[in-house]
Amino acid sequence: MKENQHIDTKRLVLASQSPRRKDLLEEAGVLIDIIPSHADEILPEGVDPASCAKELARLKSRDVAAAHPDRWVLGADTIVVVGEAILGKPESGDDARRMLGALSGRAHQVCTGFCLINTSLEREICEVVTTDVTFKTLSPAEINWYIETGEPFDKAGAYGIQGKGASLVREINGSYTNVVGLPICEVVVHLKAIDLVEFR
Ligand SMILES: Cc1cn([C@H]2C[C@H](O)[C@@H](COP(=O)(O)OP(=O)(O)OP(=O)(O)O)O2)c(=O)[nH]c1=O
Repeated sequence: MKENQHIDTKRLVLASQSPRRKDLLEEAGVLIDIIPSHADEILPEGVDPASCAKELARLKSRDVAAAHPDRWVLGADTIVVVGEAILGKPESGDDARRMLGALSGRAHQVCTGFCLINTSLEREICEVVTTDVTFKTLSPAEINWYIETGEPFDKAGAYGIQGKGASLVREINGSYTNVVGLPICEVVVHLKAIDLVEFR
């Protein structure tokens, strides 16, 4: 039992159902156990978009950390910000059409908040990273084609830069993995400091 506990402390709990976050962490050599959060993702009021992403990440991480006080838990949240609007995941095809229309031919920001929590150690490390992305101008036919691929539906802003959505993106400035859902460079700096990355 003691031996298992030792192994557990070397494994990160990922409080996320996102396959992208899992892949990014595993490729970086992080051992993970996946325990998705069921916290309600309600945007906090009166705070800027970047802080929203950080607070939602904190909410997800705390939700799972409460049940696993002896483990390091990582939660994350990605939002797309265009003008004054914050875009989460589309609820329908029409919602995806509205979001892609708003992004067409414009620059926007992708903010990913992440939060590492260890309840027993009373430690909480939360950050947010922002990436600038510019879309080409999309025709109605292109928007329809992209919605029909099904790709928009589990992604903030209704697109995935790592998939067919790559052809919609004209320019990116900042962390690519941040757009995909987790700024792996920044996260690994912290994971290394708490001894949760192998071979480094
Ligand atoms: C902009 C963009 C977002 N996304 C994804 C990353 C996130 O998984 C998702 C935003 O939703 P999130 O609420 O951040 O995450 P999630 O619901 O997928 O998972 P969980 O809450 O369990 O952690 O959008 C891409 O995969 N590619 C992109 O280019």
